Amino acid sequence: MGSEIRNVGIIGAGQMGCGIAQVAAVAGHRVHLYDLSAERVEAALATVNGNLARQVVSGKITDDARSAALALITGTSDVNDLASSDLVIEAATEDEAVKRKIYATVCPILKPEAILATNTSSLSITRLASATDRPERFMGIHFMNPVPVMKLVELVRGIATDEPTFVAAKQFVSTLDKVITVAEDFPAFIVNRILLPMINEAIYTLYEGVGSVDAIDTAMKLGANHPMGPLQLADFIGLDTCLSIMQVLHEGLSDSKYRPCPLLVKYVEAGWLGRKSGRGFYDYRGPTPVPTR
Ligand SMILES: CC(=O)CC(=O)SCCNC(=O)CCNC(=O)[C@H](O)C(C)(C)COP(=O)(O)OP(=O)(O)OC[C@H]1O[C@@H](n2cnc3c(N)ncnc32)[C@H](O)[C@@H]1OP(=O)(O)O
Ligand SMILES: NC(=O)C1=CN([C@@H]2O[C@H](COP(=O)(O)OP(=O)(O)OC[C@H]3O[C@@H](n4cnc5c(N)ncnc54)[C@H](OP(=O)(O)O)[C@@H]3O)[C@@H](O)[C@H]2O)C=CC1
Repeated sequence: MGSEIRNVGIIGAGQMGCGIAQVAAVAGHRVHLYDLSAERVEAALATVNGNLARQVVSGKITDDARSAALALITGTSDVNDLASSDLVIEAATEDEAVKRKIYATVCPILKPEAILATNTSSLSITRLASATDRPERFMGIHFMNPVPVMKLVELVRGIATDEPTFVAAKQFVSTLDKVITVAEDFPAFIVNRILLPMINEAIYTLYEGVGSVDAIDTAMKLGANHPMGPLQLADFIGLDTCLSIMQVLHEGLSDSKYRPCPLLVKYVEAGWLGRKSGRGFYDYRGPTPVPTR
């Protein structure tokens, strides 16, 4: 069944949607990348183009492979263009209401046999599946950011996911040169169950004045060999996404140790969402990022 996945639809042309489109096209899949606004779609295609061009410069792919991949990606703001998809991966904002609304719109358009997957970082696959017309052909395919670089993909079955769907997802991911881990359907799965409390703790460390942004990130980069400091990583993921994941952990596991740091809440309320909005724990509007605390 996995070999039947040729046409891939992607919903949400943000940082994850772009990355998934890129790796799927490089692997030879036909991709439709959908978002609500034509401007967002255009910006996404420019991002993919830029990333592929960098990979040519660093010798990871040839220029012919870059052109071939680009030719396989069609950007669209018309959801009906997803009708030919064998697999649709929803990578829209980490908000259950948004995702439910998307499924209500997209399910009637899809082929009955099409698989619908979500790239959610934290939400219950079983609950999201119940908002679709195909819980047995619904599951989590969770890529890591940046998608073209990170090797891991977490696969998560909901209670209703059937075996052919799981096998097809595994085969699809294996075409992308990624490594799979399987996680059970618990809040935030494996990576974010471990990573996000660490990031949240770094924000508490800042909130309580234990260290500055620079001190905390330097400490974890040089003291624990992390490739990015936790506050830099929070900005990279997106502070709205980080907050949403902590809320899912807090509510889903009913344990106060997952309480989102009030400073994280404040940043999100201010619209300081990290790199994607130009400001978070760092200000990205100048030539180099400047700590905001
Ligand atoms: C929230 C969730 O649900 C789950 C998650 O994803 S959690 C987040 C998981 N991700 C991480 O933890 C990332 C941690 N950071 C890192 O691993 C590294 O800092 C990094 C790979 C992002 C960058 O590495 P670096 O060595 O500092 O930078 P750099 O040398 O510029 O980049 C290395 C490669 O990554 C590529 N890259 C960097 N950022 C990129 C991006 N945003 N998109 C695409 N490619 C990117 C670069 O082009 C470069 O590729 P080439 O070798 O082909 O030139
Ligand atoms: N950031 C990360 O590190 C990771 C994120 N994820 C998950 O991937 C998903 C996307 O995250 P990310 O790419 O970072 O988020 P972004 O904010 O970068 O992108 C989300 C995109 O979805 C669009 N969108 C919102 N509503 C709709 C809709 N109804 N129909 C179509 N598109 C819509 C947004 O448009 P607009 O901006 O106009 O609202 C935006 O373009 C989330 O579920 C997140 O948890 C998974 C792994 C890592």
